Amino acid sequence: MPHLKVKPFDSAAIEEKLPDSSIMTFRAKALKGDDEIIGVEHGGEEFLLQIKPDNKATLVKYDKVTRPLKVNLLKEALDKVSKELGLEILSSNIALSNGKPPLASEYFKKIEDFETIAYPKEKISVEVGFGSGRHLLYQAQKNPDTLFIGLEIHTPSAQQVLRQIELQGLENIWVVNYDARLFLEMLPSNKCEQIFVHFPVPWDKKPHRRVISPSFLAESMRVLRRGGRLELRTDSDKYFWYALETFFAVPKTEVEIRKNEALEVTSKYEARWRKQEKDIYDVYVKCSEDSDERDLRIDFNFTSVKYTPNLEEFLQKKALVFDGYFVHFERSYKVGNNALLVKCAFGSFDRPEHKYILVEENDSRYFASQPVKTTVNYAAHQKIIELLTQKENNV
Ligand SMILES: C[S@@+](CC[C@H](N)C(=O)[O-])C[C@H]1O[C@@H](n2cnc3c(N)ncnc32)[C@H](O)[C@@H]1O
Repeated sequence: MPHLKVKPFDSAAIEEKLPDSSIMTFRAKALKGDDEIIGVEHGGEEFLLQIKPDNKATLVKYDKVTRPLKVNLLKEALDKVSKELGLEILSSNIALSNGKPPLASEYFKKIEDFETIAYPKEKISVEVGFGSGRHLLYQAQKNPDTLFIGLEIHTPSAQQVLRQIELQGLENIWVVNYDARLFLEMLPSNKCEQIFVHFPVPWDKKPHRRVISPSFLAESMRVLRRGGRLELRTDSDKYFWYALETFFAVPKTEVEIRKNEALEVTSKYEARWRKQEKDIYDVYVKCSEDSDERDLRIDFNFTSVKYTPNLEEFLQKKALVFDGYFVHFERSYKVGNNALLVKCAFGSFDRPEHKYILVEENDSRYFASQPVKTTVNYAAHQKIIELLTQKENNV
């Protein structure tokens, strides 16, 4: 990832250059330690650059949390900042490339896109953990009237399937590189035909990481239309029994079970288990009721949060765990005399959100973009407001 190694320099120069800079918007100094952050605005995007001083060389690099998708924007920003500050470069990897960013495709969707997305088809189906994508691609070819949303946390698999979508000229697949357990919440109610969960990782030793859970089942039933199905296919008898127990714990669930049923397409994993003559189980859960629309009144503003000096001490505490979520103010930076930039992790234990919060005297906001609109993030956001305002008021 883009970075520069430069000769150690006096960072007071950043403050001096700020008023005339074409790119730098603020300087933030760590409350503890000697690292700093530069706020930049470039190519229509706001993001941060980090400065890590050392005796021999100072590292100027991108910031993971605010990194824009286009790597070239980062490289240009590093180049401009180094020129404006007159930095002496010792080594660099910011030569501009012409290549496409790895996930750039009209069929790649970010989770936040789903806050306002328009669905191009009436029918939608979802596949969780598509892996090599054989089943997803097959289904999309066979059902051109249905939009298939493929969820996969493994980025190389997502990239590989995006390439296949283009090679095969398919127009009815969206790929989302995100945890399925949190993603379903972004979908409207009563919309999906099928949710495929084929050969999920069994996580025998860490069952809390399994895709199937009571909350996943509840969300699946909300997003499925009446008559739609959640379809689990697994080679693990432990997972099969665990899933059955989860499904039967809910009254009125309609469950159908099959053993060693041949599907029209065999995935890479399935082929391996078949060779080993393992049993393969299908469990279908049918949605038999309409669900209410989800509540979209999620607002991530910070109107009551304002900078006060006693916040500085409070923010250096450890992670705080609450019922179903956590809040951790990881690192804080002073911006001028009366503002703070706070790096914060919060939300779900499985897929935490990482954001900066810019706390100013008259205004506070997430920098540079808001969290994803999930209920767990919203619960954590409300707790963050409570914590920050308590400290302002010196409670
Ligand atoms: C055992 S592989 C099965 C792949 C494919 N379904 C098949 O049958 O060949 C499980 C896949 O699920 C993905 N995965 C695991 N947990 C996930 C989650 N919470 N959300 C989305 N994908 C997940 C993994 O990255 C992996 O590619």
